Amino acid sequence: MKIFGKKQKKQEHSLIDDDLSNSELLPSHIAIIMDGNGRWAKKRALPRIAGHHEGMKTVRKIARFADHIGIKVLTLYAFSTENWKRPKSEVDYLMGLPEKFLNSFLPELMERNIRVTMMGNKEGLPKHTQAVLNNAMEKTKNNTGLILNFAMNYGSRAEIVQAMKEIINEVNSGNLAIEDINEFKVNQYLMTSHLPEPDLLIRTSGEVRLSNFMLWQLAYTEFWFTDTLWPDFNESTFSEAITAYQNRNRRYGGL
Ligand SMILES: CCc1cc(N2CCCCCC2)n2ncc(-c3ccc(F)cc3)c2n1
Repeated sequence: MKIFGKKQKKQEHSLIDDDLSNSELLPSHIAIIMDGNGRWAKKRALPRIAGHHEGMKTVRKIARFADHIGIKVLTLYAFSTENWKRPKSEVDYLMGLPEKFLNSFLPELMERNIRVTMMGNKEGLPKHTQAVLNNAMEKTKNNTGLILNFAMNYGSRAEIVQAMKEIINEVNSGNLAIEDINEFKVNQYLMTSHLPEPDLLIRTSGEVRLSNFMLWQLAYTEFWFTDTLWPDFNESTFSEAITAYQNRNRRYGGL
């Protein structure tokens, strides 16, 4: 397993060659569009929900690894506003995954000082899903380690429209002057106001599109695409993406 850059724990020896280990930092914020779960199941003649369950195990694996190597924020696109169009049985299963994940993993998240946050329209989720999310976010809110940020019932265009409405209301109520509206001010009204912008976006399963994900926030982000299906994604694939990011940054450093 490759160990990265300057930020790995002191006791670990860097296993990557010198010109990388000294030159580029780890990406602070990595965002992942976790695609390919249905295809993974279909290849094995399993029901689609088997792919989602396996994908949840990959979330746990990658969260542990991201925590281990010192990533600051990991944003995971778990459910888009378009996903409501899927069969009810599949949506019902998906809405049960946060509980499955947190019931078994919340104690470890606490031990690892990991903070759980979410972005999206929480009110549109089933009450039982909201309850487990609220509990996990409350229990972990003072943790200062990795931020595990789940995008659920999230759509970027809806997020931007909502921000515009709130900014217009502030201007109309005299709390905000037009000349004070700039990119920094817009950031404050987005669901990611508590996060730095992503340094690296990963999308699995060979799809090469953004699917209405963080359209504003990804303006300066490095994109890395892989044919690997999300359930097959592992520490090695994750390391490959980070090394690709570090190589790009090295070249952009004007060498
Ligand atoms: C709400 C849909 C959904 C789908 C899903 N999949 C299915 C599709 C993508 C692949 C990963 C597995 N996961 N995996 C973890 C969560 C999760 C969400 C919030 C939280 F606080 C803890 C865990 C999750 N949520």
